[in-house]
Parts: sequence; structure tokens; C-alpha cells
Amino acid sequence: MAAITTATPSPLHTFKYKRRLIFNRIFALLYTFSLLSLFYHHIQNLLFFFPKSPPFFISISILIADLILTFMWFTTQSFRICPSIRQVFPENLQNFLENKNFPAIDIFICTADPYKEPPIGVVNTALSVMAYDYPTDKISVYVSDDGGSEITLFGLMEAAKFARIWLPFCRKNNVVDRCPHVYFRSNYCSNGEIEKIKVMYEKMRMRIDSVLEKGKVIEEYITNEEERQAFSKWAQLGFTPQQHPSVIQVLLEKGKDKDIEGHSMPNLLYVSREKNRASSHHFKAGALNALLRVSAIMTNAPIILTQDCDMFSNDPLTPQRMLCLLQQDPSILSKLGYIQFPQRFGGTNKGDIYASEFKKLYIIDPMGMDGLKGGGPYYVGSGCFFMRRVFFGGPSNFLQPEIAELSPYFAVNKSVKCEDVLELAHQVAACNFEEQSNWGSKLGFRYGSLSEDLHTGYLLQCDGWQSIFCHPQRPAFLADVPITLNAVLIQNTRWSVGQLEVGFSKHSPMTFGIKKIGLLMALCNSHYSFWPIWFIPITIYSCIPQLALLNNISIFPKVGDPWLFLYVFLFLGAYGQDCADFILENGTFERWWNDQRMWLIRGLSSYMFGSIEFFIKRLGISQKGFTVTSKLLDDDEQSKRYDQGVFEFGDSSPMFITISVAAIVNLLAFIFGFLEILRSGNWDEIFLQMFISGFGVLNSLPIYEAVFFRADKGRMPTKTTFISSFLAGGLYAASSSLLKI
Ligand SMILES: O=c1ccn([C@@H]2O[C@H](COP(=O)(O)OP(=O)(O)O[C@H]3O[C@H](CO)[C@@H](O)[C@H](O)[C@H]3O)[C@@H](O)[C@H]2O)c(=O)[nH]1
Ligand SMILES: [Mn+2]
Repeated sequence: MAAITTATPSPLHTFKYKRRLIFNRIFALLYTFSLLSLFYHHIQNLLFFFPKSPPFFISISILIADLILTFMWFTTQSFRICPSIRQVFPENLQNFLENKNFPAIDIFICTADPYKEPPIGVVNTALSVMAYDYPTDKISVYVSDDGGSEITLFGLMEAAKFARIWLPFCRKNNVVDRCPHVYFRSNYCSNGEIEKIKVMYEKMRMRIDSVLEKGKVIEEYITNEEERQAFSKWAQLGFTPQQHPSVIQVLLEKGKDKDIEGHSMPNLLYVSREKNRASSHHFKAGALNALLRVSAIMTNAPIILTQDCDMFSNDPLTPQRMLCLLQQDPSILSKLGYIQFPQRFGGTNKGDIYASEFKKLYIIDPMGMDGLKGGGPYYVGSGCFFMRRVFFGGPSNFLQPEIAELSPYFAVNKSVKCEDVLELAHQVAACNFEEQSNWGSKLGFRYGSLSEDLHTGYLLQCDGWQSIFCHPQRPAFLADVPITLNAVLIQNTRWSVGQLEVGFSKHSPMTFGIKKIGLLMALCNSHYSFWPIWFIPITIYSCIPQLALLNNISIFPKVGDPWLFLYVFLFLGAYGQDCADFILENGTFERWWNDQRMWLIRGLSSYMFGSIEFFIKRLGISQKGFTVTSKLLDDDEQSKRYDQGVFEFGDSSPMFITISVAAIVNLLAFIFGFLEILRSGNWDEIFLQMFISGFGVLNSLPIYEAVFFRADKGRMPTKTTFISSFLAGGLYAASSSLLKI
């Protein structure tokens, strides 16, 4: 590939640092001095026992909280030191690269459970990527079905048929929404042809949904012998999602299968790797590694796009945007491991009440990492174009896989339907293929963490690979979000376990990482590997100052004391900068407010429960796996409440208890403090505690509403309210007896 710099007259891409970089650095310096003063103040308090010093256990908990907040703040600075922005110009691509020279791409779509991830969603994702503005004979779509379900296979067979009409239609009309579900819900200009295609789509959807409802493929939907044979595998004795042989089905073959206009179709393959109860399957990472091998045997494209089944393509030009970024100086290209597009979400309500957008995680922080020299964003599991070579050792340290056919340098020249190709593909999808091998440790996606994305991206960087973040204005990929608080918290608990598994692994970014990828990149990765420990300061600050207040103990500097300014500056500084970062990235104040609220809520639930789960797992007591997030949106009442921005507490969850306890304690403290001020007129000593409790109360408004004022099904379960009140009372009793000692 030609070396092209960004200085050419019609560039393919540009890169620049954001202007706020200077402000960020000055502010970081100022904040560092303030933090040092804070710890000076802490030490004074602890060592010199001023007559008015708070009780020891309070001082020590606040010190611990502040130390952890400082650690997290410190890691955050690595994202803020070089924030950058890239632009790509696919309209200039033709000047540099002809269509016929575009590299082939293998697209991996993962699904794991037809009942949590409806097959019609998988079908839409597959169709949206098959319809990319890219030479069809260079695209191969592999769907990995960890649910081992004939329903998913049936869905894809239907997709293969519908694609013959859908692909030429999109091409001819230059359709932008190439996900049919999205297109038919949009304001398209209707005409006879479109209506006909819409009817076909609807009929397909109904067939797939009816198969899902019945739980199996019925005779009348099977149209030929090949299909019958494929489904006969499910009739084999003992075929279950957890125990079955590998199933690989070629649904479309490029060059052979044509659309209704006679153009070649892309390859479309269904792959369900072998499963048995005796071997561990490593969840999504295992599925991706099986696909890596199967695709190596069948097409071996140099570029791989990984996709979750609920993340459909929202921009047909995405692969061309990726190609723009591939036209780099050879010295950069030789180390370029992957190009990550952000995960973005279409289904959030106006205020994004559950902060599902994760603007920092998916957009702001990757932009910060993209600016770091020799670094680049982490991998987020979906919407990422990898160079196949990265899965086989570092840039200057090629690791040969066990058979030559798996090597990224092996040229495939046989048809995907060729018998020996299919036979070998089945072999490499078998459970025992990975036994005693480097798969998951040195080859492929890495095992050992439920957040295989963070883990793999980080370890690839440790191997010497760099990455690029591409954040076009039109989202490249879009997904729906979970619409109940419980689903959100369960998802975040799983992430927390996975993140700590990276943080406390032998390859921890704080030890191994610092040596391999440098301080700044290691800090970025540490931030997310130790993410769940936010729970410690959040829990301390949402209980201790309040319990002290309830016991008439003042723990912070009083109004008039210069130390108070320090606290005010630290609070406003951190919150203000977070808010500014959020709003400058096309956020609104309302969304930011909800984002910080969810951070507190997650701190008291997912992060706390995830951390506990991680330690239990470490002790070997439990072996909880990957709970797939439900993508069902068909509870109308829940959807309606979500659209109105109302919290959903309907299903009872132990995580609601901790959140409610904190809400109750804050409310009691605030009311008590208020009455105390009325009674004694003395407010300057408890000002900061009143402020913190008031802030807690403000953040807990949806919880009080769910406890006291709602009658709908999404209200707080009475049992949860009861237990939480009891625990809040217990906490108060414990604190007052402790403080009397
Ligand atoms: O045993 C499994 C479990 C999951 N999956 C797939 O993994 C993907 C992600 O699962 P999901 O339940 O949607 O989890 P999320 O929390 O929404 O996913 C985020 O977090 C995951 C790591 O925890 C990343 O893999 C994802 O890319 C990222 O979007 C889905 O396509 C699943 O089908 C498998 O293929 N096999
Ligand atoms: Mn998901």
C-alpha cells in the first residue's frame, strides 16, 4: 500500500489534538496540588487528634475513600492529556485504491441464545453488513451460534433468500439504512416495489417468529433437501445447546449464488462450534476463536470485523472508512492491530435514564487513548476491524498456529463448499482442538476474563500492537439498550467481575502493563480494570457523613474554615470537568445528570456485587459464567415506562436493597440535619454533611418515587422496601453504638 500522509491535497484522513488539551493539563496540575493539600489535612487530623477531630473510624474510612478517588482521578488524567479527533474522507478513496484491490473482510457475528437474542435481530444485523458498500465477493459473514439453535439457522436461511432481493435494492436506490427493520420503520418514499419488498420482509419476520414460538422448525417451512439435511442434525440423539457436534452450514457462496440481478452474493455461513459439558467453552472469546479458525480454513480474509448480534450496521460506508485509515505510513501500518468504532445506541430515551450510552467508556476515553503515542483505544467487543495477523503474536514475533491452514499467510483457493474444506472446518471447531494449545493465551482472543474485550485489546497492546479510534458523525453501528434497571445492573455486574479479572491477573496493567505499554497507556487500562473499586468511596460517602450527621457529629471543616474551600474546589472541579467533557461531546445537561446518578447507583450495586462476586470466584467458591443480556423489548408496559423516563424496579433484586438503604439513610440524615438547624440555628458545622446528604437525596428522587408514590408494576417491590428500611435502621443503630464507645 502506498504511503500517504495527511498533508496530501485530498486526504483520506486527518488527525488533530483537541484544544482542551492545554486546559486539561493546567487543571490537572492545580488539582494535584489540591489533592496533596487534602492528604496533608487528613494526616493532620489522624495524627494530631485535634479536640474536634472526628472519631478515628470515620477519619480512616474517609481517608480510604479519598485515596481510592484519587487513584481513579489519577488514572483518568491519562485520557485527558492528549484527547484527539480523527476524520476520514471515504469520498477520496477511489483516488488511492480501486475497488478490485480492496482487501477481503471476514465478518463475525456472535449470538448465544435465541430467546434472549431474537433471531430476527440476528438476521437484521447479518443483512445490514452483507449490504455494505463494498465488493460483495470480498465479504464473508460468519454467524456464531453459541445457542446451538435450529431456529437461528432457520432465520439465517430466510435471510439468505431475502438478501437476494434486499442487496440489489439497497445498491440501486442508494439506501442508507441497510438494516431492513430500521429502513421499514423510517420515512422512506414509498412505491410499489418497496411495498412488495416490505411485505416479503414482514412475511419472513412472521415465519421466523412463529418458528421461535413453536421452538422448532416445522415441516412446511423446509423448502429443499439441503435444508432438511441441515435440520436433521438437531434430530440426533441428545442434541442440546450444551452438548452437540459442530454444525457448519454454508448458506450463500460467493461467485456461485447470485442476487436477482445476477450479481454475486457475499458468503454467508452458520457456525455452531462443538459443545460438551466436560470442556470449558470460554464464552464469547471461545466462540470468536472457533470462528477465527473456521474462517481461516474457509476464506482467511486479512481483515476481521467482530460484531454482537444486536449491533447492526448503520452506515454502508463503514468498511471504506476503515480502509481510509489503513492507508498509512508502512512504519505505522506494520504495528496497526485494530480499528475500533464506538458502540452507540439508538433506543435510549430522551434523558438516557440508565446512562446506557456510556459516553465516557465508548467515546470520550477512547478519543483520549487515540492521542497517546504508540497507544490507541481498547477493544470494546463489537464494531472493531482487526488485522488477522494480530491473533498470532506480536508485530515482530509471529507465532505459528498448529496447522499451516490456520496461518494468516495461508492462501485459500478452494470453494467454501469443498468437502475437505468443510471437514477441516468442522475439526477446528471441535472442543478438543484447543486442548494443550496456545489458543486463548497467546493466540486469538484471550481467556480468563468475562470482559474478554478489555482483556484481549489490552494484551494485544502488550504484544506491541497499536490501535486507532474512528468516530464518524453518523454512527457506524447502533444497538438497542436494556430497558430495565435490573438488566442494566446485571450486565454491569458481569463487566465488573471481568474487569477485576484483568486488574488482578498476572498481567495486571499496574505491574506487567506499565513495563509493556508505558505509564499512560497502563493507567488507561488500569482505570477500566479497577473500575468496580469505585464502589468503596461511593459507599463510604453515601453512608458515613450521613450517619455521623444523624449522631450529631461534625466531620468536615465548618463554614469559614479555609479548608472548606478545598473540599468545594475538589468537588466542583471533578464534577465540573466531567460535565464539561460530557456536554462538549454532544451531550445534554440532563443526560449528564443521569449519567452521574447511574454512576452512584452502579457504585452501590453492580460494582459492589461484582467485586464481591469476583472475590468469591477467586476463592473458588462459585463459578458463575456469562449471563447474556436480554434484548427482548416486547413488554409494552415496560417500554412505555422507559420511554417516559420512569425507572423500572419491577423484578426484585438484591441490588435494589443497597441502593434503597443509601436512599433512606440520606433522606433521614437530611431531614434530621434540617430539624437540627431549625432547633439550634447552628448550620456552619454541618454544612458539608448537609450538602452531601442533600445531593444524595436529589439523586435518589426516582427511588423515593418508586417506594412511596407509584402504583404501577415497575414500583419498588414492597419486600425490598421493607428489608431496606430494616437495614437502614440497623445501620443507624450500629453507628450510634459504635460512636458512643
Ligand atoms: O457464551 C457466550 C456469551 C455471549 N456471547 C455473545 O457475546 C455478545 C455480548 O453479549 P451481551 O449479553 O450482549 O453482553 P453485553 O454486556 O451487552 O456486551 C458487552 O460486553 C461484552 C463483554 O462482557 C462484550 O463482549 C460485548 O461486545 C459488549 O457489547 C453477544 O453477541 C452474545 O451473543 C457468545 O457468543 N457466547
Ligand atoms: Mn450487548
